[in-house]
This record gives sequence, C-alpha cells and structure tokens, in this order.
Amino acid sequence: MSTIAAFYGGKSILITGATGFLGKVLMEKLFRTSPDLKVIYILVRPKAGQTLQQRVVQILNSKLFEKAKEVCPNVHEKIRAVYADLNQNDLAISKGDMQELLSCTNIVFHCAATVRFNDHLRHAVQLNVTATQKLLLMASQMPKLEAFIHISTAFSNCNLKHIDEVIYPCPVEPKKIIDSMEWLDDAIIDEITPKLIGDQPNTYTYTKALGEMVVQQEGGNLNVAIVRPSIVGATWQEPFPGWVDNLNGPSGLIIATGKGFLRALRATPMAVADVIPVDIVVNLTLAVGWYTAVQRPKSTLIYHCTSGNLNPCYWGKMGFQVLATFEKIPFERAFRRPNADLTSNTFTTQYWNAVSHWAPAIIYDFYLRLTGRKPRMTKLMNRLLRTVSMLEYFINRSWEWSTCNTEMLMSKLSPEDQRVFNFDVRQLNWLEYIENYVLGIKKYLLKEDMAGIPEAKQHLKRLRNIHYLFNTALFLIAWRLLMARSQMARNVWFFICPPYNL
Ligand SMILES: CCCCCCCCCCCCCCCCCCCCCCCCCCCC(=O)SCCNC(=O)CCNC(=O)[C@H](O)C(C)(C)COP(=O)(O)OP(=O)(O)OC[C@H]1O[C@@H](n2cnc3c(N)ncnc32)[C@H](O)[C@@H]1OP(=O)(O)O
Ligand SMILES: NC(=O)C1=CN([C@@H]2O[C@H](COP(=O)(O)OP(=O)(O)OC[C@H]3O[C@@H](n4cnc5c(N)ncnc54)[C@H](OP(=O)(O)O)[C@@H]3O)[C@@H](O)[C@H]2O)C=CC1
Repeated sequence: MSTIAAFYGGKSILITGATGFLGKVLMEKLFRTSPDLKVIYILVRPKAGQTLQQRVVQILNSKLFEKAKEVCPNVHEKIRAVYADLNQNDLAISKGDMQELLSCTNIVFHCAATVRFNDHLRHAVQLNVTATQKLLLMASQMPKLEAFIHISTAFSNCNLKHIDEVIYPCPVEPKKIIDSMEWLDDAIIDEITPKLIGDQPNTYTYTKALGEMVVQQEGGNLNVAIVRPSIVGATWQEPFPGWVDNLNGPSGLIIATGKGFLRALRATPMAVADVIPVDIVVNLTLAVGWYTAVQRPKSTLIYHCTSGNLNPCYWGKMGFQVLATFEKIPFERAFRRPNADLTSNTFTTQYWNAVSHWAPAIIYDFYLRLTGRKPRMTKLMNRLLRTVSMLEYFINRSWEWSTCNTEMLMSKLSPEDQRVFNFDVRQLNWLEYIENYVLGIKKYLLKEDMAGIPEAKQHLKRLRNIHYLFNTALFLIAWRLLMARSQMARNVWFFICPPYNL
C-alpha cells in the first residue's frame, strides 16, 4: 500500500487553479490513487458563459478523468466548486464558503497563476503575488492545516544561470510592489515595468519570483513548501501518455510547425530543452505535500522539478524528433509541408522570416483576394511571429538547476511510493515521449481523427508537388530574366551548352 496515497485518504484538500493544465492532472491523480479522500475544494470562477458546475462537469466528462471515475465512481460528490476570483481583493469568496474552507481544509495546493508572459504588471501582481498573500492569510486561519504547497516556476530566477533550491531576494520588496499597484495608473506602470523587472524577461517570471518571496515572508508559521517545475509538457505515463489541453510551452509551436506555418525558429540546437511531463510534476507535488505535512521541515523547502541535470534533451534533438513524428503522424490540412530550421543567427532568422514566413503568407493572401475571399494569413503570421519572439528567450539559453531536495525526497519514498508517485525523470525516454506528445496534440488539442492520417499524407504529397512546381517555375523565370538581361550569363550558358549549329 502506498503511504502517500493513504496519507491523502480522509483529507479535505483545497486546490486553486484546478481548471488549469496542472490542476486538472493533480485532481485526477488524487481521485485515482486516494479515492477515499474526503473532499476536494476547488476555487473556480465562471468563464466563457459557463457556470462553476458546468465547468466542473465538463472537466469530469473529459477523457482525462475516465480512469479516475472507474476507481472513484462518486467523484462528482467529492468535488466542491467554490466561487472565487483571485483578481478580487477579498478573493470574492462568500462568508459561508470561507467558514467551511477555514474550518475543514487539511492541505492547500496553490496552482492558480497567470502564465502569460506579456500580462500587464498590475494583473500579474494581483494574481501571482497579492492572491498568494491572501491565500497564505487564509491558510494561517485554518486550524486543521497540515501543509501549504505553492507551485512556482523554475524560471522565477532565470536571470541567473545556476539556480539553487533557495529563494533569491528581489530588489524591491513585494509589499512595496503590491502597494504601488494600488495607486499608480496604468500609464505609469507601463513606464516603470522595464525598470522594475530588470534582467527578468517578462512580467510572469518577475511576479512568480515576488510570489515566492511572499511565501517566505508570510508563510512563517505555516508548513509551507514550494515546487518549481520547468516547462510543463504533456503527460508521460499517467493516466495515459500524451494528454495535453493548452498551447503553452512547446505545444503551440509544435502545432504551428505541424501545420506548416512555422518554418524557421531562432533557437540554439544545443541549448537544453528543459521540458518536464505534467504527471511527473503532479507526482512530485503530492509527495511534497505528504512529506511537508508528516515531516514538518523547519524551513520552507524548495523542490526543483526539472529534467536538464538528470536526463537532458536539447532543442535540436527535440525539433528533429518532432519533425520525424510528423512523417508518421501528420496533422490535417497543413498550409505547407512541415519542415523547420533552427537557427541561432539573427540575420539568418530575418532571411527565413522573409522567405519562408512573409512571402508565402503574402502570396496566399493575394490568392484569397483574387478568389473573393478575406485575406487572413499575414495577420496569422504576424501573431505567430510575435508569439515566437516572446518564447525565444527560453530556447536560446540553458540553465542549471540543483535538485538536492527533490533527490532527498525521492530517497525518503518507499519502493511502492516511488512506483506510484514516480518523479524520476531519468526513466523518461525522450524519443518515445516526444512522439506521444505530438500524437497527444493531434488527438486531444486539435481533436483530429486518426482515421484521417492517409488523407493528411496525401495532402502533404500534393503540397510537395506544388512546392516542386513552384520552385521549378521560379527557377525558369529567374533563368529567362538572367538570359535576357546579362551578356555574361548568355556567354556562360552557351559555353556550357553550345548551340547545335556551331
Ligand atoms: C541540429 C538541428 C536539427 C534540426 C531540426 C530542427 C527542426 C525544428 C523543428 C521545430 C519544431 C518545433 C518544436 C519545438 C518547439 C520548441 C519551442 C518551445 C518554446 C517553449 C518555451 C516556453 C518557455 C516557458 C518557460 C517558463 C515556464 C513557465 O512557467 S510558463 C508557463 C507557460 N507559458 C507559456 O507558455 C506562455 C503563455 N502564453 C503567452 O505568454 C501569450 O499567450 C503569448 C505571449 C505567447 C501571446 O500573447 P498575445 O497577447 O500576443 O496573444 P494571446 O491572445 O495570448 O494569443 C494569441 C494567439 O497565440 C496563441 N498562443 C498562445 N500561446 C501560444 C503558444 N505558447 N504558442 C503558440 N501559440 C500560442 C493563442 O491561442 C492565440 O491564438 P488565437 O486564439 O488564434 O488568436
Ligand atoms: N505550464 C507551464 O509550463 C508551467 C506552469 N507553472 C506553474 O504551474 C501553475 C499552473 O500552471 P498551468 O496549469 O500551466 O496554468 P493554466 O493557465 O493552465 O491554469 C491557470 C489556472 O489559474 C486559474 N486562474 C487564473 N486566474 C484566476 C482568477 N482570477 N481566479 C481564479 N482562478 C484563476 C485558471 O482558472 P480559469 O480556468 O478560470 O482561467 C486556471 O485554473 C502556475 O502556478 C504556473 O506558474 C510552472 C512552470 C511551467
């Protein structure tokens, strides 16, 4: 019997961000391995016209929860969705709900965050810093609380090259930042943002670093731990390989490549692609919850959940394997054949942008206009290249994360727990993982049918023929123009192929 699974039995667990990528996999694993848990409270806001209940039903009806529902058939009764908006100062939780949460909660997993790199600083601070502070305040009033687990990111100190499992101080105190966001207007915030974030690449990593400081400063008397995952990718093994449901991390760019929009990327092939499967992050998080509650470490422990130091994969290898997978499992209705280059040179990137991105987009829009349709490709390309530019920082650098606490924790687990809550990234076979990842994107994100693969392959063949035809036509036109305008070209040509009558 797994000690960790048994630990969560009978517990009341509060999860923020449960409707997000990580939160859903966390809930699923809890229900599947500890079906006798008492209740999972999730803080949810209504979204896209759906009520809280509709959101919960949609999550539970997804393929992700099929196995969990077999093990725990009354999963609907064990989830309690609590209305909350972490953007509001009082978190918008009703008095009655607050009373219940305060009196019953045993464990808190705080996953909610804005993960957008370009979010306005005010919003990023509100969610990633102020909401964390408010939750810690709530946690301090929970008499039955055993552990508070905060999910941060391994990139919260990405301005450093070597990162230890410690909290690094930020130049300006989080409290001062929180206060200033309350009275500064948007224009001034925009102006001071670059100065405040300093050598951090964006407001996301900056506010996640501030969030960690808040945990350290205000989680004083609580049993707190921080988990820092790197780039969270599709599931490796559990509940099944390849599950993913959003465009974050590599997923969006894999789609853009598979659909033939993205043909070149400014990336360093030998930089470490520190992707970590979401099920590994969840297993570590649950193990951390157990250890923090049972062992009660004297200080706040930080756990790096990264792959690079134990089982590195590189962007070049990852890109190569992604392309190889498209040969076997192509995406439907591609714009061009998937074939991308990784280049680390800015000039080459600009050349490829002009030739492989803008030129085809302009030509295609011209064709759409000619056929009476609305042009859309240049707009799409514009958005794609803006997205790529935001991600470039992370695909042209490598970081070293020490993983002493994570390794220490692994050594404390029984063999059964090491199996059920496996977070040993050394066991991961990257080639297999990447193939399943691409397959998962096709099935669960793009919702494409596997039966359509032969037609998708036919479509790629047609695109290849169009490509050859286009290149041949281009060559002939260039040759004709050259022959018409340059005596030297004519001389060279007649030297190589003398006319018959000479
Ligand atoms: C030797 C050589 C070998 C040769 C082989 C070479 C072969 C090469 C082949 C290449 C194959 C490619 C495969 C590899 C890809 C690697 C790339 C991986 C990059 C990963 C970097 C991530 C680093 C993360 C580090 C930090 C970890 C965290 O904690 S962060 C959590 C994750 N957060 C994110 O991933 C970012 C979230 N998104 C954003 O910040 C924003 O959305 C944005 C800045 C990306 C865009 O914002 P904007 O305001 O402009 O628009 P928005 O409304 O948000 O979206 C616009 C449209 O873009 C779509 N979108 C959103 N996110 C992404 C995304 N990540 N990728 C692609 N597209 C995205 C979004 O849906 C919108 O679309 P529409 O709905 O159609 O409008
Ligand atoms: N994905 C990644 O690559 C990485 C993620 N992380 C960290 O992991 C955690 C989870 O990330 P991930 O699951 O990927 O992110 P998602 O964007 O998928 O999920 C974010 C969650 O936060 C919730 N949330 C956002 N704003 C509010 C709000 N105002 N009130 C209530 N809830 C809100 C979202 O709810 P809603 O559905 O209503 O929007 C959603 O449930 C984050 O802390 C992130 O920093 C760390 C490293 C990498």
